[in-house]
Amino acid sequence: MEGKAKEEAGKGGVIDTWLRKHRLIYIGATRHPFILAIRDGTVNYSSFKKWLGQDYIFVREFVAFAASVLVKAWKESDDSKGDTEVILGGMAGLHDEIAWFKKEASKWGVELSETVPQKANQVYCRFLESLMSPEVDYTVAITVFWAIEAVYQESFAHCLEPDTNTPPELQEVCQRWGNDGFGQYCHSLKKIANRLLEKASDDLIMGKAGDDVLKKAEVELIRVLEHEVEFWNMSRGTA
Ligand SMILES: Cc1ncc(CNC=O)c(N)n1
Repeated sequence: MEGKAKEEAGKGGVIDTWLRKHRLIYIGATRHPFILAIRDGTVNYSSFKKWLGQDYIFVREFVAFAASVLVKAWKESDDSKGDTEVILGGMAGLHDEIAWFKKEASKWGVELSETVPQKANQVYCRFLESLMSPEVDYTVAITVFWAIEAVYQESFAHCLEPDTNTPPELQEVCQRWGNDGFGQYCHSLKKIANRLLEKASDDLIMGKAGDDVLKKAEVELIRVLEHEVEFWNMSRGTA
């Protein structure tokens, strides 16, 4: 297992190995019927508005999670690689995003103060909260952080590809996560995660701790993908 993780790391990193291994669930999260409906212009606007209100609640929770990852980066790495700047940049983006959600909600007539978190959202938020604990390793937390951002990046970029029928009024929403800058940022997060996962894999070979971290990061990555599928399902009103 350790030898394999290491060997695969040479071919694009631990994350890509895991994405190949868990391909079906990854496709499930990034090519969900909700996203495909935006992409082909058949999206139901009541679903979209439901998603908007629910995602605002999620993003507020995600800010707290991002802050916890920032603290771990500051504590656990020497930061000569500049991890904290990448995370701080992500947090600055979240600041804009919250303002954007408020603007978008008023545009669509969604009353954010009256929006109550639905079951799938609550469950996802509790999951994030469990990962904010100081006990959770930085490697695990940054892997989760990357996965959450990457699902939105992949999903919404898919709606902006040529020859799609994404409605003009949803283009801006898709741009929010589908733009190149956000793609670059996700790539930076992925590089950090791969570096730390490879280090955990090396530690394992050297007989130091590392196995738990690798296993936990993989398990939590799959959980993120499952929560994302449930979140989309909830938005479509099928959960
Ligand atoms: C449910 C969910 N997953 C990922 C994101 C993207 N990260 C921050 O915006 C999001 N907004 N909502």
